[in-house]
Amino acid sequence: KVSLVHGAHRTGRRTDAAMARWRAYGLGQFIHWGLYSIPGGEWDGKTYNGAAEWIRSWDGITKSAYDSLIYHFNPVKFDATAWAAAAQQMGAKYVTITTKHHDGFCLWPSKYTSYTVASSPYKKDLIKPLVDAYNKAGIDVILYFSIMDWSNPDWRYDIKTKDDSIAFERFKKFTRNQLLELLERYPTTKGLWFDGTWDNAWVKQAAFADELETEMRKMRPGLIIGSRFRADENGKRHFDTNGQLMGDYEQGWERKIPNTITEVHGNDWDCVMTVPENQWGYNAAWKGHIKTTDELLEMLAKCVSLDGNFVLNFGPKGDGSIRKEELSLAREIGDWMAVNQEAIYGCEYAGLEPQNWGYFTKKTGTDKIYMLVFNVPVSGALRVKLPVQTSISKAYRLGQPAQTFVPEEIQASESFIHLKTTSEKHPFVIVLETAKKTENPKVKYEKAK
Ligand SMILES: COc1ccc([C@@H]2N[C@@H](C)[C@@H](O)[C@H]2O)cc1
Repeated sequence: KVSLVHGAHRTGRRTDAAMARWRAYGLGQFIHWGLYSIPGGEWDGKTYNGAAEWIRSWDGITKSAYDSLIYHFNPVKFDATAWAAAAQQMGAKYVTITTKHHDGFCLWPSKYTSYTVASSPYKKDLIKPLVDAYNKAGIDVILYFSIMDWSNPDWRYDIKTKDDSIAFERFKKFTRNQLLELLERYPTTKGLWFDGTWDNAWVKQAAFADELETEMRKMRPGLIIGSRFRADENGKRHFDTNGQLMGDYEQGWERKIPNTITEVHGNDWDCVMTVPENQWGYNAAWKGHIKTTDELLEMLAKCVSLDGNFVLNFGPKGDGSIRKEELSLAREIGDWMAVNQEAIYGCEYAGLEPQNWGYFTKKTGTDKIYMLVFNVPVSGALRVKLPVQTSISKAYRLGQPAQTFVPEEIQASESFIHLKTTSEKHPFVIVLETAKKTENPKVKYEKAK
């Protein structure tokens, strides 16, 4: 262990109520929306292959042409209530919304730059109606904020000269001002999801970022900040020089999911996932592998089974409407959650040996185990290995309690659940009520003598 001033300030998980609420979410929605949503990955009739929200950085597009998109941003179809209703039906317990992506366009009328919705034909704040509508639908809001800001002339990728450091000092003040402004304007928001923090100039700001994080936490007790915000004084990101997690949860699982519990090191974490292979902002082409509802449900189940939250991304169009493919995915996920949400919300890693048929989750604070079945074996026999001295007192299909199962014990703490049919078309859940085997009463009586 080396002594660090700006490393992790807490080891192990947060134990407060605000973090327990975050830990219980299970399913979240990500929204990437901004000027990049207008071109949707196309420019002058050409389709580009990169992620649509990065179009400003691609060759063949002049920066000034992109920046002029601000004069065309007028999302007349934007309906915060409808967005929140779709998220609520899907079963999302929180939403992470882009307040400012790398291009620097602010969806709120920031006082610290003119590159905001206030300078667009739309004029009005977009974040407040979203926060209000989602909160009204019982959904918490986390604000996505990109430190990297291509619109700000003081932004630097690295600090090489005196001029660089003078400019970057201005940039740091600007960044702090915007973050405090967001916390002041949207007091019900639960956290900040930082991005654009990998370049050297920011990585060198360990002391500044550490102080800013402390200041924001003081301003908003319970505030949740992930591991991507700041580096330690040795430039170490996500995990400090001593291997301790920075921030409150690991933010590294972007478009990927851990395979084993050891990979999560006992930390909280979220996985943020795109529906296409790699498109966050609206992408008109919608090409390549588009994940199906069952694939997305399996990702959700896998994340929760390994102590994480699954955050599915939506990319609304420049006009404020949500594309029909995303709405139908949300609807189908919601239909599944309506029956099976008990196996997702407030659930955690069950501590059982993984099996090929799917994933175990456990209701936090109980001995209730859920079997989320995605891969029905041709045998129809689902193997379950419980901790020693644990037995299954009841087994039934979630949503159909009359459909019970009598486990076949094949050896101590190992059973088969025999499915009645192997022709299920969609994922389903079996609930296992388990109990610790009490000692044999005879033995107890003898002891009493
Ligand atoms: C250098 O590679 C990337 C990849 C994705 C990102 C951004 N993070 C995601 C959450 C999206 O916002 C994507 O634009 C940034 C840099």
